[in-house]
Amino acid sequence: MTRAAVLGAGSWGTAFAKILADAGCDVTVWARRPAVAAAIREQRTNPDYLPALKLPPGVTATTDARAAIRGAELVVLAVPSQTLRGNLADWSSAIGPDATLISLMKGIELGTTKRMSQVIAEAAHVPDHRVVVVSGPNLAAEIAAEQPAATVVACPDTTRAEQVQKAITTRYLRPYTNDDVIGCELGGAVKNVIALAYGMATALGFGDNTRAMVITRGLAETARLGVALGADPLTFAGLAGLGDLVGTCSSPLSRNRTFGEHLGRGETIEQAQAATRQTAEGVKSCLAIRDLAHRHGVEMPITEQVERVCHEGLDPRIAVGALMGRSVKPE
Ligand SMILES: NC(=O)C1=CN([C@@H]2O[C@H](COP(=O)(O)OP(=O)(O)OC[C@H]3O[C@@H](n4cnc5c(N)ncnc54)[C@H](O)[C@@H]3O)[C@@H](O)[C@H]2O)C=CC1
Ligand SMILES: O=C(CO)COP(=O)(O)O
Repeated sequence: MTRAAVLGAGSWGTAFAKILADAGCDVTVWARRPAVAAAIREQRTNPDYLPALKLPPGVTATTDARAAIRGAELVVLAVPSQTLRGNLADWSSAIGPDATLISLMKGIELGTTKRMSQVIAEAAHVPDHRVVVVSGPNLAAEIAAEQPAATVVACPDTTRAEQVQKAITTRYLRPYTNDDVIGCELGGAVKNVIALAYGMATALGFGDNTRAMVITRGLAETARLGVALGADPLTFAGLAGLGDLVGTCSSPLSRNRTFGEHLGRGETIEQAQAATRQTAEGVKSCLAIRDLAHRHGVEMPITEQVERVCHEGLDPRIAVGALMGRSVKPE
């Protein structure tokens, strides 16, 4: 039986532990808080994040990350993007020499502007081909309820991607492999920023024309950046691109969209943070994505305005004016 460690007991880490166990793995979840580890172990629930989920018997939990990692063939990383490097500094020496590291995170690191698989390879001292990215339209609560979904398993090493694909195939999750790691990771990180814009547009009372514009032009700027970084443009038409963007923007379950709605109602970033609490990756990653775009000479007007609303206190209505007032151009 494959042994897996899931590091992070938030929404996605917990739902992913269920997937792995349902697919036949023996899973240990690392939770920061003893109460969460105890609830998973003793009641098979994680009441703070997914109260309706009853975890299968193949899942246990601990607060000792290194004990969870030791002997695991699959090491799944499900912590906030901006804490990942620090977490790996504590954990990496416990990772086995041939373990596969799986990234669930959808963010870009502040300061370095690195993708999560790059941070993992660096901080855990492993080659790129041992890092597998899982990304797609995968709202944790829907997966936990076993609603049919699909995802992408991306890795430069096809054999390793296929191993992970097999380890997470269940009757409710259909994973596809892909070797375009850059495209899959950018699709996941940038859609969070576009979902913030979508949430703002929704709260400002705009209808479906506006929202379709945000999704479509959001995808255009995601693909522009992706291609500049070496991604395959077709990836952005797939599950990790358009799929995740549409899924996240359309869903009231999305933390990024919800965060954007708070900002669109005129709340400050602190008020929005206090109201939402869980990780809305786009709020921090928009800074790194904007920096990446500047460095590569790529125009990302929606990202630019989201960054100004989140970090410079710009009124979202002024941001709309700035976007609509840009010079006209060919599609
Ligand atoms: N929730 C979802 O539906 C999905 C989330 N993701 C991505 O998965 C990643 C994790 O997100 P969620 O599980 O949803 O977040 P979450 O907010 O539900 O949970 C985050 C977890 O990280 C822990 N944490 C917070 N600060 C930490 C630190 N300094 N060190 C270590 N652990 C810390 C929290 O205790 C919590 O267990 C994000 O990058 C997100 O974009 C991807 C697909 C679906
Ligand atoms: O990535 C997700 C779904 O694929 C979850 O989106 P949020 O982080 O906005 O909730």
